[in-house]
Amino acid sequence: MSKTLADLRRDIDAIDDQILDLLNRRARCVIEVGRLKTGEKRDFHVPNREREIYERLTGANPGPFPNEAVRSVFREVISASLSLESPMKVAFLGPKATFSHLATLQQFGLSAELVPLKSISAVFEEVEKGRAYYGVVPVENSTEGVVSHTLDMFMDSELKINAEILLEVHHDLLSRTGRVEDIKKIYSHPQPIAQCRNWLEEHFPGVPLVDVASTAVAAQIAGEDYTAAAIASELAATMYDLKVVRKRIEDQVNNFTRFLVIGKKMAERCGDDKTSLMFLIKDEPGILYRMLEPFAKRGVSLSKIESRPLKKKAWEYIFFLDLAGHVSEPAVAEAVQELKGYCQFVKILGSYPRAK
Ligand SMILES: O=C(O)C(=O)C[C@]1(C(=O)O)C=C[C@@H](O)C=C1
Repeated sequence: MSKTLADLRRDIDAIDDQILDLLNRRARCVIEVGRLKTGEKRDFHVPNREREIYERLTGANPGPFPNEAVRSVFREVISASLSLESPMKVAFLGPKATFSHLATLQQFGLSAELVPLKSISAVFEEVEKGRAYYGVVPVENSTEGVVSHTLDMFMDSELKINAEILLEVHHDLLSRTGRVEDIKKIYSHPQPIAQCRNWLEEHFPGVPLVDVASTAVAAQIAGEDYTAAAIASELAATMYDLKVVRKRIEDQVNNFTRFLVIGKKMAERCGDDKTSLMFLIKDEPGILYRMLEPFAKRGVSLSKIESRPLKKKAWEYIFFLDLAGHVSEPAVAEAVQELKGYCQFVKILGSYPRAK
């Protein structure tokens, strides 16, 4: 005889009791881990360990519980665990409901105390002064390029990169009524407007597009005026009580923004790491060519190279380099050592697990 609804609910209650019991057993282990780490002065947030947990569980999951849900559930389990080890304050480039907020939630979950700040330099300062444990700042977008202000901040800061976050960016059109015919103006930050231009021309020809400071400001305006629509994130719809007129209106699929988690220490090696460094080369002929040699001859692959003007001296440039590997690996350490011979200075910004 098949089970009744009441039978099934009794089964679910019994399973939930077991899950709760297991969560508390896990939490007691985590509190012990926190004590060990405090004694050994180790970092509480260990991105490579978190990645290992997600990969192990999603790789072994027989279903039908979907892998994406496994990730979300464990995101919150680990977030709560981290807060049990130490109250976790994380500063990010605000305001709330922007993509930096989404990226911070993706990395730290709902149990961390998230603090929106007005500028990238304010996020650096909050972490430097110890008022926040970590900070989250954007560093590049796959269609718009590098966030130069973030790179510039590393010139005078001793903070290290502890992790990177890759966020797939989707833009939604939001308004109070959710009705296309009410929309007389569309607000957003210039970047999302640029990224949705073709869609807007096709669906809202002639409707004025208004630049504002952030997608959150746009959402706030749309919340106050039913004839205004905002291009913003799904999170903004929830936070500003807006309806989704149309989801995912971006012209370009595969639009990612990369964020950095900054803190006082870099991450331990996980075997699939990246290292970011900055350097100032000596003014000699052929130096640009030679500075890449230490990496090429040891088979260390470079994923990015950027140059920024050195503000203190005209026509001198600082280089930012991302490479595959952890600075504790001999090939990387030797290449960096050799690079120092061609440079006025070299600074390791951090080694951290490569985001997937
Ligand atoms: O393994 C650790 O180092 C922990 O602190 C435990 C734990 C977890 O909940 O599993 C919590 C936070 C870390 O970022 C990684 C993992």
